[in-house]
Amino acid sequence: MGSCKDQEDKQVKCVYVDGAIIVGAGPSGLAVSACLSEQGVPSLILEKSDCIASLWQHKTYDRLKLHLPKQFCELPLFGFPNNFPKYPTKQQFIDYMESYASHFSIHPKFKQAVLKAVFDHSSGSWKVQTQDCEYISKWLIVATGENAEPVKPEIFGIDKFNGPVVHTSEYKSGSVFRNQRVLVVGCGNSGMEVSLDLCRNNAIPHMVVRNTVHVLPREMFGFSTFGVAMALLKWLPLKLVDKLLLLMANITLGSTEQLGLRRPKTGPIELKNVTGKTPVLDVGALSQIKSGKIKVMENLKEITRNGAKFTDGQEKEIDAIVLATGYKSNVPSWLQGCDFFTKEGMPKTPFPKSWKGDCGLYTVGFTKRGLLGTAFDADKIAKEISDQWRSISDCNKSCNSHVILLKKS
Ligand SMILES: Cc1cc2nc3c(=O)[nH]c(=O)nc-3n(C[C@H](O)[C@H](O)[C@H](O)COP(=O)(O)OP(=O)(O)OC[C@H]3O[C@@H](n4cnc5c(N)ncnc54)[C@H](O)[C@@H]3O)c2cc1C
Ligand SMILES: NC(=O)C1=CN([C@@H]2O[C@H](COP(=O)(O)OP(=O)(O)OC[C@H]3O[C@@H](n4cnc5c(N)ncnc54)[C@H](OP(=O)(O)O)[C@@H]3O)[C@@H](O)[C@H]2O)C=CC1
Ligand SMILES: O=C(O)C(=O)Cc1c[nH]c2ccccc12
Repeated sequence: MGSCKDQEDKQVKCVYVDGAIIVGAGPSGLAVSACLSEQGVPSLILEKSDCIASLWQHKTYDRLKLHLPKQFCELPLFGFPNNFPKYPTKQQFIDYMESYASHFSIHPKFKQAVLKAVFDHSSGSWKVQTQDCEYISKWLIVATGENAEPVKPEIFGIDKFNGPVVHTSEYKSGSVFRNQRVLVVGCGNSGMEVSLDLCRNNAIPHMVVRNTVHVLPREMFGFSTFGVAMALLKWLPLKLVDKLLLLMANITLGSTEQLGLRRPKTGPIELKNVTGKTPVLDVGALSQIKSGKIKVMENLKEITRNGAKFTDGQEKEIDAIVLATGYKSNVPSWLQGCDFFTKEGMPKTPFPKSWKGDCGLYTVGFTKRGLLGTAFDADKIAKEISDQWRSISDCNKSCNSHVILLKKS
């Protein structure tokens, strides 16, 4: 059991959690908490923000919709309402998360940023430090996500730029960029969708494409591309499925090469499985590229006071920059003394074995497979912890509360 005698003076209080500690109240944290609860195992979620699904509530743009059909974005045990459309909006997804949390009576502790977590071998428990409390438990479930921090690459000259520079996690709507020339750095789903949103608000996006990229239609002949891929994968080998997807993409979208969007040699699903790089599922950006409203630019050479220089020698005046350069995990900044994660904060063993570490450490939502991966992890973790839970002493289970205050301030 956890003990508080070695606490530092600044420590305010110390709490023993009889059950699992989950770090992060995004879809992954909620899903694993629900699955544990279904198995009769209590848990406590520590969330640094002030709400559930903070990525969705605070760090996404207004026009965002799920780009996979809802049946592929459902959390375990409690699905989307029937009246939701095939591709729910961001607000509908948030509403679903809220009702999911209330259905399972999940009450995260908000404004608890986990600053440090370490396994204490002498007590056989995890010590999890937030800004004002230490939490102790046998099980630590990491649910802080693959998108915990924005990636903001160093771009030569960007500090001299006169206009605003925002990351897509801060971008809400193109309405503030009306009639402005906006440099969008990056051409993943965020870069494409922000460029489209800028177009729809009469801004002039210039999108930097430094590498190859797979663009697929969101739907093929009325069926979601993702659904088609999943169905074909049940019968056909991956490489053949990729060939068929690319064939159908060429029929529906035409060749993307002439538009400056070269395709990788590896097929879209194989690339997603191997590297995690998500294919762009087109929701309209491609036709704006074809019509010249979104301008595709080569890689950046440098940013100047009021413009950008590109590797092909072009120069453009620009008014604002949107960094659509992706996200990264933050696990290495707080999880200590454990070699389960790479220095990039991803599990060293990939899906489907990424959910389980040593000494009661688990991870949910680090599969590079979106919410489907989350559902898989949550189910596995809950089954395993509940087996352990059932085999430990009845003393634990007879307590009225699963959160026990060991030391006050
Ligand atoms: C714009 C966008 C659209 C997406 N659309 C889809 C989609 O349509 N379908 C799909 O399957 N996937 C999609 N994804 C992938 C996305 O990662 C998942 O949808 C989902 O949000 C992942 O859930 P998560 O709980 O693992 O991570 P997150 O949603 O990022 O939640 C992690 C939580 O942990 C908290 N946290 C982080 N660090 C700490 C700490 N140190 N202490 C305490 N709390 C902490 C965060 O505040 C956050 O609330 C999208 C991602 C983005 C960025
Ligand atoms: N509607 C939806 O459901 C949406 C889903 N998402 C999801 O969110 C996740 C994150 O997507 P996203 O934010 O697009 O991030 P990604 O990591 O997918 O894409 C980042 C992009 O930025 C480029 N980039 C990075 N650094 C630089 C640089 N220094 N110079 C030029 N280009 C650079 C990358 O190029 P390179 O490939 O060369 O590294 C890549 O094109 C994905 O899983 C995505 O599917 C995002 C938006 C909408
Ligand atoms: O939207 C995302 O980021 C996802 O990761 C969802 C997803 C999982 N597997 C995929 C394969 C192709 C396109 C999107 C996804």
